[in-house]
Amino acid sequence: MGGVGGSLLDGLIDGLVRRGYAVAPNYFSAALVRALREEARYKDQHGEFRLAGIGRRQEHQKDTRVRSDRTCWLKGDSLAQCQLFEGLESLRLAVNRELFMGLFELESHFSIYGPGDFYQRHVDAFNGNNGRLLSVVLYLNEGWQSQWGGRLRIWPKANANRVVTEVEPRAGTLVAFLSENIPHEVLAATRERYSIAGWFRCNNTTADRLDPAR
Ligand SMILES: O=C(O)CCC(=O)C(=O)O
Ligand SMILES: [Fe+2]
Repeated sequence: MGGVGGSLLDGLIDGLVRRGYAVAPNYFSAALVRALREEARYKDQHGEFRLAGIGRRQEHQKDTRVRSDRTCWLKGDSLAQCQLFEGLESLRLAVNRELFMGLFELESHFSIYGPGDFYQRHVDAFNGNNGRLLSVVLYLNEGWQSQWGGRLRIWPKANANRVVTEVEPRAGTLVAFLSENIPHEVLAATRERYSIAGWFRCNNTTADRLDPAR
């Protein structure tokens, strides 16, 4: 498994430093990814997924013109989730050490994009509105075929016109990028597309106010 200080983690950090984003195939083991996928499928079958929202709290709205996936928040209530969090904790510590980012806590959800679902070009945070500093996405799709689509498009900076990279949602691939700087888009697929999206946030807690994570 990656995220324990090996060369996969080094490569990821290097990409973040140089470009603000990084793509690491096979970052997590096939067994862990399979367990997470099974968990997502089970939760979906038991009605635990909801149509995704955009914005936070009062502004929270469901706008299927912007995104049409469904999501389920991770609560750390399985062995697989704990193993995932352990790997991501190593990433958090390394990013704080190498990039001085002050990543504090992680919020994350499973996403399922059904055939035809998409998420239009967006950034995950602007002007520190939600405290999100670093975004991570882990794909859970074994045997994914290019012709099924579902790629993640990445632009290098806010107003860029030209796409710099497209990532196929293959099982075990981890993508990380700076939440405020990197526009991205999820293209529609012809098959169900499973992933986990997570955000490391800064500490917005003050003495009399516990900042809610969502
Ligand atoms: O699933 C992906 O490839 C990215 C998802 C995303 O951009 C998000 O949930 O904010
Ligand atoms: Fe996003």
